[in-house]
Amino acid sequence: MLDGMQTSDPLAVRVRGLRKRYGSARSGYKDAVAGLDLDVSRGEIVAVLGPNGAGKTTTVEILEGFRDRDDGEVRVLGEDPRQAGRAWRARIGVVMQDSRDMNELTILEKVRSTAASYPDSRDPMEVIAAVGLAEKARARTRGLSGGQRRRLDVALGIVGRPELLFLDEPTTGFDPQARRSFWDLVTSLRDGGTTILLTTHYLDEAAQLADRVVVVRDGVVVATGTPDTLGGPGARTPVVAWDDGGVRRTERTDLPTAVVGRLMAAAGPGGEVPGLSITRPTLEDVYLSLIGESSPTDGVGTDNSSRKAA
Ligand SMILES: Nc1ncnc2c1ncn2[C@@H]1O[C@H](COP(=O)(O)OP(=O)(O)OP(=O)(O)O)[C@@H](O)[C@H]1O
Repeated sequence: MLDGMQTSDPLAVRVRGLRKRYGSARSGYKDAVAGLDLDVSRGEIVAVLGPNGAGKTTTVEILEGFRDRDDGEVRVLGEDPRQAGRAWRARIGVVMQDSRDMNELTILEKVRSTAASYPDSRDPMEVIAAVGLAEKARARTRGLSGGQRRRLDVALGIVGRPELLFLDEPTTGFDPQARRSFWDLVTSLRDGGTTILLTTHYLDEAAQLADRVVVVRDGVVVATGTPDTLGGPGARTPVVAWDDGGVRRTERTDLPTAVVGRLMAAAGPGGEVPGLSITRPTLEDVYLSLIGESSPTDGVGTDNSSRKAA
């Protein structure tokens, strides 16, 4: 476990009514963030989900102090990032979407030089091993693959032993094995007391890692909950589906066995119910319905309804 620091303030991030507008009178305005509220408790992993352009990166960059805001209240580790100084910056870790410059330095040199700028940094070799780059520690950063650069970004983000870690789409370009070990690393950081705010487009990543999921659309939060409760009590109601003379029928029900029993009775002794399936909507299905996209198991009420077979 990689240990972090703890203080008594229960909220690591508090955002109220955040607004950010891009553009000009001549080119037109775009409300990238349009009145967003967000709380992140200490020791929590929160995943921010949302379609491209929803305002996730803009929000995260405001929280990191890299972007100014037009309106709203923001507290990150008790301070307003707009005014916070170097001591505050040393308490946060940042892994941005774009890799930092890669050059003639080796991984070890780069992680060591970053570590040197923090008052209580982690051991560089320990961090390099934790992101799975131990064998590459003496390789030049210039020659790294996309996934290896991303791992190095993560190493640079955590070497300062941050209390709060921002991860903006951290596993883009990772192979499946690297993603699994990254998830273990993030969980171990959280277990050591680090608070983590992560943006991702991978729903399995959010389901695996997040204590809480926040869905952003058009610059506002449209839903929040644990990965299992997002969307409210009815969102995970099972769906029974079957074929009925070339038409796909579906029924959303808390009593799927009863529906199947009815279908079996209608099919008669030994009869098959064509194309029978029972599915429980996944986090991805719930997410897609929250952002207004169709999902494989949505669009059905408690009564029978039909749609064409896919
Ligand atoms: N520097 C900028 N100047 C003008 N418009 C911008 C700028 N940065 C972002 N935008 C616009 O603001 C909106 C929100 O962008 P943002 O990058 O915050 O979204 P996102 O949710 O992070 O998207 P993605 O999932 O694609 O990373 C988009 O419409 C984007 O085009």
